[in-house]
Amino acid sequence: MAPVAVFVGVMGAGKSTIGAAVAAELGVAFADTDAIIEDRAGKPIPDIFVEDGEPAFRDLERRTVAEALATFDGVLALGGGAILDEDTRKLLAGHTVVYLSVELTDAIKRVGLGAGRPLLAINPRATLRHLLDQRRPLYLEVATHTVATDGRAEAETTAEVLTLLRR
Ligand SMILES: Nc1ncnc2c1ncn2[C@@H]1O[C@H](COP(=O)(O)OP(=O)(O)O)[C@@H](O)[C@H]1O
Ligand SMILES: O=C(O)C1=C[C@@H](OP(=O)(O)O)[C@@H](O)[C@H](O)C1
Ligand SMILES: [Mg+2]
Repeated sequence: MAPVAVFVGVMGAGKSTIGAAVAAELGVAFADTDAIIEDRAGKPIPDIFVEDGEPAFRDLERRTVAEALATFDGVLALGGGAILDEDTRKLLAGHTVVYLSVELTDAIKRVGLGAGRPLLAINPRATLRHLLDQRRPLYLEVATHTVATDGRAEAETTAEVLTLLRR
């Protein structure tokens, strides 16, 4: 069993939104590893970061992603930092992985003040710029498809992903 597609990309790329829209269009289930992690931890992601620390979150994330890749057959959205883990990147090999790319200007517009995203609590613009530079090569490494989302409406991005997946 394998997901129909796995969405990766930085915060604000649209993984959760576009992933759910693509799943609805395909008539398959949608799952977001961040939501699974929150369910399991019994608290929102910012609370996990503050109370347990980022390493505890990354550990939960690594295990949650590995389990979903092995057991889930719908559309799966990962959190933006999931690909930092080398084991996770290896596990993604062989899967259909859609990298939703976004540059700083649009990403900032979409995440606003970073509410709900603990890594953006301080200086969201500078942090996001750094994360984009650090992670872009990793997203490209795991991607089988890349879709640029800058300046595009959700419906356009969704349609392009569907075209790629149906090819
Ligand atoms: N072309 C687009 N593609 C993806 N998201 C878009 C687009 N245009 C606007 N958005 C908005 O950007 C936000 C992306 O947030 P989200 O899906 O949570 O991203 P992620 O899960 O990648 O952090 C949503 O509010 C969505 O409505
Ligand atoms: O980029 C990251 O390290 C993170 C991205 C978030 O998910 P989204 O990319 O869906 O916002 C969430 O997993 C957590 O706040 C950490
Ligand atoms: Mg998300």
